[in-house]
Amino acid sequence: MSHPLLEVRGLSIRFGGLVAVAEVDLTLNHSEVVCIIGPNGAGKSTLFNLISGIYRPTHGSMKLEGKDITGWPAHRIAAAGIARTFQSSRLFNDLTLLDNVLIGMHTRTRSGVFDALLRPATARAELEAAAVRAGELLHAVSPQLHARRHTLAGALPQADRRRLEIVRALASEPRVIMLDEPSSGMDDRDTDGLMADVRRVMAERPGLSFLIIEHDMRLVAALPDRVAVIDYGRKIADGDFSQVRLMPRVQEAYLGQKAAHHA
Ligand SMILES: Nc1ncnc2c1ncn2[C@@H]1O[C@H](COP(=O)(O)OP(=O)(O)OP(=O)(O)O)[C@@H](O)[C@H]1O
Repeated sequence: MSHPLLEVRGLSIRFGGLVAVAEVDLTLNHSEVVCIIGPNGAGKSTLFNLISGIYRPTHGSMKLEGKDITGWPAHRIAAAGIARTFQSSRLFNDLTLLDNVLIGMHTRTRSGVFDALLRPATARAELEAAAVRAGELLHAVSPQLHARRHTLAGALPQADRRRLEIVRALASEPRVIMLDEPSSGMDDRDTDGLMADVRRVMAERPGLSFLIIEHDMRLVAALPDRVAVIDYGRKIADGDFSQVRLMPRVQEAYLGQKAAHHA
């Protein structure tokens, strides 16, 4: 029997008296895009931090293709095939685009510091091969980014920074990519470009799946196969967006947020 790509069961974390994520079940299948939506402070980023191993769950389990990864540290979860981006950019501004992608490959390159000292020729050959792969990856996602591969990441506009972060996540050859609000700060044109990038990347990599936290309902309506709604740490709905958006609980969660904003 084949396992789902990612299977989260009863995932919970408590910070003192606050249960930030409460008994969340979530399944991500192969070649699937799932959006996580919910009001501000609902627990979406905390759920990402749990899945990527930044936080250790108080309860619950996580499986990647049937293998139990509960409680694994972040570096081991990344090496197992779960890559992510953050709400705020984590690019190295003083490095070139190509070097930023190369850094994303570190979980897949074998040479370490000792190889560089003891077997410099082997380490150099591996680095050169990785640089070629990084260039190819940049080109595959965006010929425009590839044309600028030797410029510093700090010079990129916001939309290109987000694209570069996706390329960097891809460099680790992941099975799951988690994007935390990838369209934030983008206009409609850039968001359309982002959706096209995700679709293209998925078409080129059978089996790869995306888990995306989003607030832009235009993207949420158009891109994912499924939408999971989080409110007060709990999952209150999971399914097709056209159905989920009509559910009274979901509407109440968003209306509650609007009321709070207008208070
Ligand atoms: N390390 C922490 N210690 C204590 N409380 C935390 C911690 N991280 C998150 N929280 C709390 O957990 C709750 C969920 O926060 P989280 O950032 O996950 O929400 P979110 O759904 O991602 O919100 P947004 O859409 O605004 O980014 C909030 O009440 C937040 O203050």
